[in-house]
Amino acid sequence: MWRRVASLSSSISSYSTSFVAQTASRLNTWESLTTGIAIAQQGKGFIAPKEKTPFITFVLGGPGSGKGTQCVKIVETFGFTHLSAGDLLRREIASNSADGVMILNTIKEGKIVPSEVTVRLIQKEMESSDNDKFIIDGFPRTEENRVSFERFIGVEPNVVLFFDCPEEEMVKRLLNRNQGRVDDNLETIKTRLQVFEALSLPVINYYSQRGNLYTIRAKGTEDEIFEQVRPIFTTFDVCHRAVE
Ligand SMILES: Nc1ncnc2c1ncn2[C@@H]1O[C@H](COP(=O)(O)OP(=O)(O)O)[C@@H](O)[C@H]1O
Ligand SMILES: O=c1ccn([C@@H]2O[C@H](COP(=O)(O)OP(=O)(O)O)[C@@H](O)[C@H]2O)c(=O)[nH]1
Ligand SMILES: [Mg+2]
Repeated sequence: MWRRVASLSSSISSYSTSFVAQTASRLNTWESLTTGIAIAQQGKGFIAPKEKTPFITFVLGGPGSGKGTQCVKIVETFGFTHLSAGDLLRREIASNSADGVMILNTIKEGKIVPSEVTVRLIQKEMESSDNDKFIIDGFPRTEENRVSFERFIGVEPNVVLFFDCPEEEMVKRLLNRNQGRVDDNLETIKTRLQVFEALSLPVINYYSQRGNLYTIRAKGTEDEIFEQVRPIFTTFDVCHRAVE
């Protein structure tokens, strides 16, 4: 298989996402994906293949359900690398990248950025990290996001957390968030809640059926909520490795 992939590389002069996607879906492993990227990038720098399949947690829940807040605690306690999809998209806007204006407009409207953009950003962060434990916050938000991640990255999440919070509590928190976000206003919040219900709940249902969904009652103090989260990770060996 290595030879087959390697022989393809001669016709690849630059990074090719479709090549990587095809390779990943054909071989369907993290190692093969990263090998594919390493080959695809020959002559443009080299990304060493990862040795292990990563441990992945997705963190889902409506806007304001406390995903980001709990991710900070999970990182401190269990040593994950936190990848917030929203933060990665906001970083693209701030860096004036080619997609920046489109991303800004999409976020302002409370809609969902095309999967290829978000998955590319997540993939880049995973590739450049030394860690093999990732907590991916606020993604996948749609079934299309989910399928795209599985195709490109070639792995499925080990754990999916769902922060289940009453709508009125989420709205109250968002209106008090005070981070100067373009989407924390009543009009955009309404759309975000509709998008969550129409597009994100099907993803949550999918993982519920797969059997790796953990639902957290997300109302209460931050510490009370974390006490529901903690035992989920203590059952996984990978989460016992010392956090330096
Ligand atoms: N358990 C909680 N009780 C009250 N406020 C909270 C709680 N958890 C988070 N918050 C606050 O609610 C707002 C939204 O939380 P955040 O973690 O950003 O949610 P999300 O990432 O799901 O949008 C923030 O201002 C945060 O400080
Ligand atoms: O995978 C993602 C994650 C976020 N967003 C956009 O970014 C916004 C903010 O996302 P974030 O996760 O930061 O919001 P939160 O739910 O934490 O309030 C969303 O409403 C979407 O418009 C997106 O399109 N795809
Ligand atoms: Mg957040």
